[in-house]
This record gives sequence, structure tokens and C-alpha cells, in this order.
Amino acid sequence: MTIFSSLQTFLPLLFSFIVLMIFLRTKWSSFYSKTKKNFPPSPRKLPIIGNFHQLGLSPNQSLRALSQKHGPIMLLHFGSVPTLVASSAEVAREIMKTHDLSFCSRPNLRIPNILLYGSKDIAFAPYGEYWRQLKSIVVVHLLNNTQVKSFRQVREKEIGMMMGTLVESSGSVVNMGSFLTSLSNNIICRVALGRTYDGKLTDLVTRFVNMFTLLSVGSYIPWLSWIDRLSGLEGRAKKVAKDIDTFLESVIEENVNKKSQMGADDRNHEGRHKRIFAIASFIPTSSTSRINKDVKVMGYDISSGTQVIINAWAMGRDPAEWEDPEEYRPERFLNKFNDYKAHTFEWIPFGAGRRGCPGIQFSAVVMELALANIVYKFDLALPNGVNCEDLDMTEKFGITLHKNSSLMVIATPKF
Ligand code: HEM
Repeated sequence: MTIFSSLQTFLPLLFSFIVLMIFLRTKWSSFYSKTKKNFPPSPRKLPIIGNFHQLGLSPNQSLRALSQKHGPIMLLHFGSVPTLVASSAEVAREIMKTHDLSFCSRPNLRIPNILLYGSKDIAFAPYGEYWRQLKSIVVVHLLNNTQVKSFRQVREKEIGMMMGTLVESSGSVVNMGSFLTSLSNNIICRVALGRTYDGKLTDLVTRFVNMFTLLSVGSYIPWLSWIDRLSGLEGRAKKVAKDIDTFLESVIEENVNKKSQMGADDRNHEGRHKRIFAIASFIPTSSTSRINKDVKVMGYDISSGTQVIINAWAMGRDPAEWEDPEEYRPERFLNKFNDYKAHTFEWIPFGAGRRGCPGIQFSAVVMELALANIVYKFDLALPNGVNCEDLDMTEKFGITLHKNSSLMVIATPKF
């Protein structure tokens, strides 16, 4: 009797409980399916560091290897920063063309903040009114076609001097990489600062550029930012920033002194000196941006604050776009790309979209003129009878990719 009456009370309670659970479960599933995000595929990550351990010494290669497994659009995590990685022309087009406005900001990074007065440089400034004004000054006044044409004498003189030095060293082994580095440094210095600064500036620029390749733990794991102080990274960045300031101040002082000795005829120079600040801080950056609002890309949800890496290196070697991509066949470019702009996105050496490089014209004429002069006037050979096929092409990761070992050649004049 007692058991029976207990069951009479218990069964309705049990029944109500089950109904309540079914109701809650149904509600939860429908709420969850509405809010559940469809993120891109992700490789497994470790606590705290996320996917950092998978980058290795050649992040471009490691990211391509990961994309071959997880697909051309992946979501990685560097510390607490979600990072979208694009490895195909199709994904790059979606990001840099279809959704360009959402993807055109830059990540907030400690090293550029220290080196560039809180990322006030055009290349690192976040998207907004300040960056728009900088970009318009650069595109409209500094690097437009007329301005680039006006630097013709500088280009011709510097390339002429390089050719002269190559003739003098005829028959001996020369380091082609340093010849070309000096050429581009000299041309940029002459148009931006009024004269060349030789070794002193090359050394400073190398230290400055190298700083951008170093990993600041605090940018990705803010509560561990003390490691940057302890490791000396922050101190090194501050020292480079101070040395750059000292150098620029000496350039300004030199120009102000010159100006005080100038007559009215020399007013043209004044305009040039005003460009110092703008041009001296140009550095080509890798394609890293930051999303400023939630967006859907190729059906995937990408949250605001996600950092984006376009692996242009992997795209340039994608077998879906290129026949025998690893083979050196310069003729594949003939009749295919009439300029360096991103049309079909499998080849984007200067980036694309709003944050694309404004220095295309400036650098294209220098590269073409220098290359044409070298191959027209010299026979080039590798030292010690090494064949071109055996040239060591091991690459070194940096703000730009370059050969790990210097390109040593023997240049013999053809006539
Ligand atoms: C062969 C030479 C060069 C290459 C391959 C190159 C490549 C690039 C690339 C890939 C970007 C990033 C684009 C993106 O984020 O989508 C960039 C940005 C930039 N480049 Fe170049 N660049 C070169 C020369 C120059 C020169 C000579 C100048 C200036 C005189 C220059 C000025 C800039 C600036 C200011 C930016 C930042 C643009 C922005 O964030 O709005 N570049 N460059």
C-alpha cells in the first residue's frame, strides 16, 4: 500500500521531469543551432600557444603543408589570436576583392608600435581616416606616374654606376645580392632624402627590417608580455627606434642647413624634403591584415578581430593554377600578365585591394631597367664551374623571402 501510494506520487513527477527535459533539450538545440558558428577547418592546437609550434622556421612552407591537409581556407590560433590562412587564388579573391573593406585593417603588434610611434606608418596603421589620408598623399603626390617619371635621371645614374662597378670587377666573383640591395637603397635615398648614405644606412635599415621578423609573445599572449621585456626584445626595438630617430634628425638638420643657404631658385628642394617623413618610413609588408567586423567567407563564419595571412608563396606554387609550378619557366609569364596588378589572384607579388602596394610603378621601372642592362651587357656564370641547375635555392624567411646564401656570380662584359 505504501509502495503503491509512493509510486502514485512519484510517477507523475518523473513524467513531468522527462517532459521538461525533452522541452529544454529541444529549445537548447534550436538556440544552439542558431548561434553555432561554422568556422573553417582548424589543425589541432595546444593550450596557451595554439598553433605556434606548427610554424617552424619557414612559416610559408609549414602553412602550405597544413593547407594541403585542411584546405585552402583554415583557421589557426596564434596564442589567443584567431588567424585565417588563405592558400588559394579563390580564397584570396574573396578576401582581397569581395570582402576587401572588412579585411583592410592591420593587426595591433608590439614591435611596429614601438618602431613606428604606435604604428603611425602607412603600412601598419589600422584602417580609418588617418590611413586614408596617408594613402592618398602617397598615391596622388609621391608615387604617381609623373613623379615616378621625374626620378628617371636618378635611376639611370645609379644603374649606370652599378654597371660601371660590375665592369671594373669583371672576371672576379661578385655578390649580386648586395649590388642590387645597394642599388635600391641608393635610389630610394636619393629621391627621398636628397643623397645616398651608403653603409651607415644599410646597416640601420637591416636592423630595422629584421625587427619585424621577430616574434613578440605579448602581441599574441598579452598576459605573457613580460617575456618580451625579459628577453630583451622590447629593449632592442626601442634602441633601433632611437637610432632611426637620430638618423632622421641628422638628415633633417642637414637639409635645414642647406635650405638656409638656398636662394629662391632652390624652393623645389623644399617640397622634396617635406617628403622625408612620408617616404623614409616605407617598408613593404607581408600580406597580414585584420578583420574589423564579423563576415562570412566561402560559407564560413569569420569573427571580428581575426588576423589574416594570405600565403602568396603557396598560391604561386599551386598546381591547380600552374603547370609544373616548381620549375623555373619565366616564359610562362609572357602574354599572361601585362602588369603586376592582381587580376586573377594566382600571382599577387604586390598584394591587392585597398592595402595593395602603391610602389608598383616605382619599383617596376627600376627592376626592368636594371635587369635589362645586366643581361644585355654581361655574360653571367656561377663560380667554380657550378651549373645553374645546382644553384642552392634554399630560402630564408624574413619580411621578404630571399636566398639563404648570397648569389655569387662572375659577370663578363659581352662587348
Ligand atoms: C619589388 C618591390 C616591392 C614589392 C614586391 C612590394 C610588395 C608589397 C606588398 C606585398 C605589400 C602588402 C600588400 C598587402 O598587404 O596586400 C606592400 C605594401 C606596401 N608597399 Fe610595397 N612592394 C615593393 C616596393 C615598394 C616601394 C618601392 C614602395 C615605396 C616607395 C612601397 C610602398 C609600400 C607601402 C607604403 C605599402 C603599404 C600599403 C598599405 O598598407 O596601405 N613598396 N608592398
